[in-house]
Order: sequence, then structure tokens, then C-alpha cells
Amino acid sequence: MRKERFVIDYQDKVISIRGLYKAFDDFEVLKGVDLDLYRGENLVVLGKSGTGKSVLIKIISGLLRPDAGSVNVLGKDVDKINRKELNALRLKVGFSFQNSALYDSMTVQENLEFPLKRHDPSLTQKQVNSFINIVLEAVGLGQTADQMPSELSGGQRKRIGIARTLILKPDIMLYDEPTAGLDPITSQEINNLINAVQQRFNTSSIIITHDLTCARETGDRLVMLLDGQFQRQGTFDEVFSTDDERVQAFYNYNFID
Ligand SMILES: Nc1ncnc2c1ncn2[C@@H]1O[C@H](COP(=O)(O)OP(=O)(O)OP(=O)(O)O)[C@@H](O)[C@H]1O
Repeated sequence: MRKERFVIDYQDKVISIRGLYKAFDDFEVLKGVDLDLYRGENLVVLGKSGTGKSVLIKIISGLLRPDAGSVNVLGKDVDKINRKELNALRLKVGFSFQNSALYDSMTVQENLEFPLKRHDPSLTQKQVNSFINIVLEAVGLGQTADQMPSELSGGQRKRIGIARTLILKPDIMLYDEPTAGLDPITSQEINNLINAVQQRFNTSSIIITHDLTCARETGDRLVMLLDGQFQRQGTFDEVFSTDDERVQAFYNYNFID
């Protein structure tokens, strides 16, 4: 089932990257990357292991510095702003980590309270509870506030991880391998959730994935990183309608229907 196309503002870029280079010692990972993310868009980034997808989103979120090129996020050049501005920007860019990164010793409620109270200590407990209810309900886990992460399934932990990212009301969501390690049915639920978040919270998202079903179902547009640059971009069908053996190998390996 492919997603309903969502209204995207192609006049409004929330991320604009030009000529991005990044090397580690003499190993060049990104070799002149150009990328735009439009407001309201779900953009899927594909690429083999080790091609630099995580490096790219770490640069976008200011965790790594580029060697060259410009990286503009919500109107700010991430490598030119000071630490205070970077911290403010990071609050608007929600990073949903691959392993969900929940605190095992805290309940779901405490896991969600923690970033919220740190961000805004002036919130009353009533306001905190209200935000938590909204995001838990949005990820379909309204009854889990008192549970420990260890009592939840892998798919539920992913959902709570997404709720914890959403609670700070980011403009941009970065999903790193959102369906990794999940069975096909749970993966499908996460794909649906990514689309529901896009619609309900009006977020713009970058979704890094090897899972072509996830790519097809969540992506309004896809880009594929090959040899340090985005060499394919378009809809799912456009990206894969090529004789390029590297692209075909990626497709065949996934065995999608
Ligand atoms: N801090 C670092 N120091 C040195 N090398 C690094 C660092 N971060 C990433 N690399 C290297 O950069 C390359 C790209 O890594 P990256 O994690 O972005 O790959 P990826 O495309 O996200 O792969 P995967 O799909 O396996 O997560 C790898 O060869 C990695 O070893």
C-alpha cells in the first residue's frame, strides 16, 4: 500500500546543502553532496552500509562538522552559528536513533518527562502530563506510561523513541533506520506511524533506511548515495528505473514484492 501524497511546499526549503565534503583522515566519505528537504516532505536517503548516511545526518544536526560546503537548516548555517544558536536549532531537529535509546531504569512516563523538563523547567506537572498524553496517543501507546521499556516489544520501544523525539515539537525529524530489526508487520506499523506523524505534526523528515518497503511507503522523494554523492533521486520508481548495476544490486538484495 503506497501512501497518500501529502501537500508539500516546494517553495520552502527547511534544509539546503551544497557541495558538502567530509573525510576522516584520507578516507573521503561525502564528496560534494547537494540536498534539499522541503517543508512537509518525507525524504528517504538510501545507500549501502558505510556510504555516509549517518555522517550526513550528524552534520545536519551539528554533531559533526563539514570539511567544506554549506549546510543550511531552518535558515541557519550550522557550521557558522555559535553553540547557543546550535543548541536552539537542535531542539527543532528531532533525532530518532536506531536503538531508540530509552533509559531502561525509567518508566515510559519518566523517559518522556526527562527531555521535556530539561528543555523547559517552568512547565507544570499538568502541562507535562498533557504533552505526554498527546504524544503517547499519537504513537498509539496511550496506556503504557507506567511501564518499563523492558516490558515493551521492540516495535513499541521504537514508538516510544519516536514519541520522545516528538515531545519537543521538532520541525524536522531525522529517522535513522526506523524499521531495523523489526518483523514485517511491526515494520509496517512504523511506516504508517512515520506517515501519520508527517500529517498530524506537519514535520519534514529525513528517513535513512535499507528497507525498501519502508522507502516506498514513507518516501515522497528518495535519494541514493553512491560513491559519496547523490546520484539517483526521484520517486521510488524513478530511482530504480535505471540499468546502473549498483542500483539494481541494491534493489535485488532487498527482495521486495
Ligand atoms: N567519527 C568517525 N571517525 C572516523 N570514521 C568515521 C567516523 N564516523 C563515520 N566514519 C566512517 O565513515 C563511513 C561512513 O559511515 P556512516 O556511519 O555514515 O555509514 P552509513 O552509511 O550510515 O552506514 P550504515 O548503513 O552501516 O549505518 C564509514 O566508513 C565509517 O567508518
